[in-house]
Amino acid sequence: MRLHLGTRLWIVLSSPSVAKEFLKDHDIIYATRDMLAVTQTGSYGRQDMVWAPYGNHWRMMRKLCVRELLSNARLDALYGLRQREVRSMVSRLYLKRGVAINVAEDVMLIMFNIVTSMLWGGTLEEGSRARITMEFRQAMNKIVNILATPNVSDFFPALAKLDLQGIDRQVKKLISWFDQLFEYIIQQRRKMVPGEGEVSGTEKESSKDFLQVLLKIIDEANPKIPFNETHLKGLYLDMMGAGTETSSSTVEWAMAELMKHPEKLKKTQQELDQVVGTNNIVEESHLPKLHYLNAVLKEVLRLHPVAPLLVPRHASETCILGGYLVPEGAKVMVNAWAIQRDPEYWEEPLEFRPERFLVPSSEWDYNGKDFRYIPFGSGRRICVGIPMAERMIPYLLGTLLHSFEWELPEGVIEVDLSDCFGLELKKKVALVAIPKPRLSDPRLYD
Ligand code: HEM
Repeated sequence: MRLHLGTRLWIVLSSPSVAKEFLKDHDIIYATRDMLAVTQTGSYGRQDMVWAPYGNHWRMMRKLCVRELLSNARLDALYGLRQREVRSMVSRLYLKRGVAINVAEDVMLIMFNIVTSMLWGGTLEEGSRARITMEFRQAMNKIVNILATPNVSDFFPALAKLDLQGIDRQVKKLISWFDQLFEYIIQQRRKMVPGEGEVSGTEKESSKDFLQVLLKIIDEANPKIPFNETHLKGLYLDMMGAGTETSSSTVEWAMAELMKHPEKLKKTQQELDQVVGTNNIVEESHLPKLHYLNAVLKEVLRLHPVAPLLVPRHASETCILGGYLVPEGAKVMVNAWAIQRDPEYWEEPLEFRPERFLVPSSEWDYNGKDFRYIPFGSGRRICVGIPMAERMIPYLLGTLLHSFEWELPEGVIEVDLSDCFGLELKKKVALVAIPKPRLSDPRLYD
């Protein structure tokens, strides 16, 4: 599909074969993201990773993430932080038992706590941590709302300097707030003595939170890794922006689909009871054995990919895609949402059927090699957070379903699954549900 919006040409690709040409065969031509007017300001002038143009800086950031922050060893070592946050969520929900809660809000809060605890670990004292997390979340919400607002500057780039809607001014104000917060956190971390605030209280290399790892890299000043504090701040904005809303929205969709399909919910809980037991709590070590739960998440990401058009890319040169000429400068998107619902490739595509993913595990994964299923994108700019998402999301969802039964509030007959389609795929109506403890020993909720 080709659209002329303002002075720009937008192209939407909706078939696996053209997606393959775009994301694999001509990957380098499209490896730079298409900028929105606000993302220049909101990314420290593209010194982050998500918005960095394809090139040496992006490669350095990506390598740092893959090797230092999101490696299996680092993520395993930081399990204690995730576990602490998930346990405290269970205790909070236990106190709210029998009361209707907005699932997305609670899940978003816990995702925030999980991600910030990995970003800066025990750098902040308990009191200021809660306050800062709340303020951080409000500021991120404002950014998300701004990103969702159509901006004249994106359709008529020549008008961008005028900032007719004042959007750029609002983003500048928010970024200056984030900047001060990051400065404060960095200062606090630098004041701490070695070992203080670490997960295990030891100085073991792999148990360092991301801030310790990155400050060490800055201080070592290795000319081959020209990483500085501005890059660190950009990366932190990326991780908060790309890692929290995506993950919490997926958990909310999963809860909604399962409540809409009680027989699938029962199956998920039966598996949890078998693998985890009813006198125990979910741990990340259980995840590889929870095949049905993992299939549920794959099916949720098929039907409700949080980035339905992935993240738009920029055509760095003129190229042929699917037999059509795509001129240099076009904005190109892949409609993953449509591909993942296409009856040509999926049997009964609109049905919620996790069973379709219970085929031998090698056939379906999140690595974007099969272009019929690309919820995390594909190619060199595929989501770098997959290892983190694969740990956090099933751990959180599994815990919510194993520790609690969920009921709809009185008067609500069924779960509403309608969505708002945009660069982000959100639930139109927030899921409100009542948690009821399902484990017999109340000490499991402490
Ligand atoms: C359900 C969870 C998630 C989904 C569905 C998701 C989806 C995506 C998608 C579609 C892209 C664009 C890929 C492309 O252009 O081909 C992306 C990029 C990215 N994601 Fe995720 N993501 C998730 C979780 C996370 C998490 C937990 C993190 C945090 C570490 C993260 C960090 C990033 C970053 C930094 C990029 C940019 C990578 C680059 O430009 O090289 N994401 N994600």
